[in-house]
Amino acid sequence: MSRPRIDYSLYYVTGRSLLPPAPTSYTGPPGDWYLAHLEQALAGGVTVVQVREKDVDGGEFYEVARRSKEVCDRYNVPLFVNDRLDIACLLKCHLHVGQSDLPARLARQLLGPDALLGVSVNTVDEMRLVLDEGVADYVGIGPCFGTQTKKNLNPIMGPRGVRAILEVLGDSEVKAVVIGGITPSTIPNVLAQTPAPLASGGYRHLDGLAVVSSISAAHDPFTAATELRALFLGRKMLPSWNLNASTAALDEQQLVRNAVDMLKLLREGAHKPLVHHITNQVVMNDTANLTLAFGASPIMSSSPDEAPHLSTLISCLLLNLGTITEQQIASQKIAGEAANRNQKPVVFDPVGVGATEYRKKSASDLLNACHVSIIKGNAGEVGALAGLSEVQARGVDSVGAGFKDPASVVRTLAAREKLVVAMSGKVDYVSDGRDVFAIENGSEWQESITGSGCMASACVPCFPASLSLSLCSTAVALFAGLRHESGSLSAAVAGLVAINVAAELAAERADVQGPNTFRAALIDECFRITPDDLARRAKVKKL
Ligand SMILES: Cc1ncc(COP(=O)(O)OP(=O)(O)O)c(N)n1
Ligand SMILES: Cc1ncsc1CCOP(=O)(O)O
Repeated sequence: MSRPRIDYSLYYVTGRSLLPPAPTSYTGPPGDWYLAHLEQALAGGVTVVQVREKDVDGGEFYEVARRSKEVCDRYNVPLFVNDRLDIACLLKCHLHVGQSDLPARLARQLLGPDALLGVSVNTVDEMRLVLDEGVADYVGIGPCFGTQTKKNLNPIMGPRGVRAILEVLGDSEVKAVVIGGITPSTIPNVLAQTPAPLASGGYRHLDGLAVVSSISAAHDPFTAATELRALFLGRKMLPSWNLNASTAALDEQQLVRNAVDMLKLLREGAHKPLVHHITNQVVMNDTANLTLAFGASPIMSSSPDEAPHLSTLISCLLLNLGTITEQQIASQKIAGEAANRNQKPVVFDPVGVGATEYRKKSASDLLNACHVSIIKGNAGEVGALAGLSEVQARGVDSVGAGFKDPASVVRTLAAREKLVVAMSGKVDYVSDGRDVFAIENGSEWQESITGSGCMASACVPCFPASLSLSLCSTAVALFAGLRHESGSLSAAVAGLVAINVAAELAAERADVQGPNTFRAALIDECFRITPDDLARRAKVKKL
């Protein structure tokens, strides 16, 4: 194959209709403003250009592509044309085709040996077909998000849909760019969520970002291109998961020490970390009290209007699907996006996610809208998110004996989602995608009250919340050098150990006569539990 190897990192698909008016400083012919704008984008760092003209006839398309190629040639940047094989052949440039255009295998027959061919894909089946045919050099995967730029848009895939396609692509030579709604504010989420785990180890990443409006509608295309490319090259992901950094593995003693030290910080009470709960009506009062009992401070708000402001104030966001409504999921998405923007950890409890299609879709929409740091669920919920049917759910409860190999379930889901998974049950399992820890604390009484899983989830953000104290307290030493997901792992283990040890202490009390007295005693014990109690009783094992 004599085709060139090109840099796909910033792939600009032109959109002449979106151009802003030429500034007064532009003195060239009005018809050439598009070319001047393109040139600035190239100078800013665009690495590939595709001329996409939807409403013009062949003559005009040819002329725009010809003149665009002259500009691209000056920057040594390859030019593709969209759809039009004839124009690609005439100009000796490259071609991009969609699923409803001339089939790629036919286009390949007429394109010369030096021309690159790109194909759009929206589903894993389309991706498989592209691989089987073996004629494409890259795929344009999208639409990732909603966009005003394209009519007849295929279903929106979200970063997780893009990841499913990258999983099929695996370590093939075919390159991949993502398209649809790619902007500086969506890029961190895309980069955090799309890498797909490979069977051979490691991850399959995107090779580039494809944009239309982020450059074509920009008044300053130079700066727009510079920023987009820097975001991609810097692989500036959300802090909760940086695949390229290496963390020293934490052992169980260290995790218990972290839990003890975090509880000390909460007990010192110099700060009351603020946790924003968007949660269900059944447990709201209990989880607010429990947060207070640990020394953190809850704010219970489902308002989409205050979520962005709240995200600047909080230490952590807790999202719970328990009594989800359309309005609440919209608030959760807004709050999650804002938390990501402000680099605040998000803990997600996908209550009853396996119960209905509606909950499944809500969870998937939410996970596409924001990157969460920790998912905490029961076996039924974790199984539903992992796409497994081994453990069934009845409503919000998990039924049956649990997974045969719970450790590999949580490890695989954590590695795929690139976050920490905490699965509660008689034994709790927590994984960061590499290591798995079992927590063998707890009391049977926990099963007798409603919302005990939600209460466990509410403990977790009390502990990452204490991470935000690190700049002004003894936690500096504790957390210096720890990456965020080590923080998430520590926090998930600490939160679950704390609630389970508090449950053991409550169960031992003589005044506990039944579920209701247990519930009250549990909140009391969350208030009374000491770092020493944790240190003495914690049963954490690395598997
Ligand atoms: C890089 C890249 N990816 C996807 C597309 C979409 O192509 P298509 O599905 O053919 O839709 P139209 O662009 O023709 O509307 C693309 N153009 N570029
Ligand atoms: C051409 C195309 N194909 C899928 S989405 C899309 C448009 C992307 O435009 P924008 O970058 O403005 O969202």
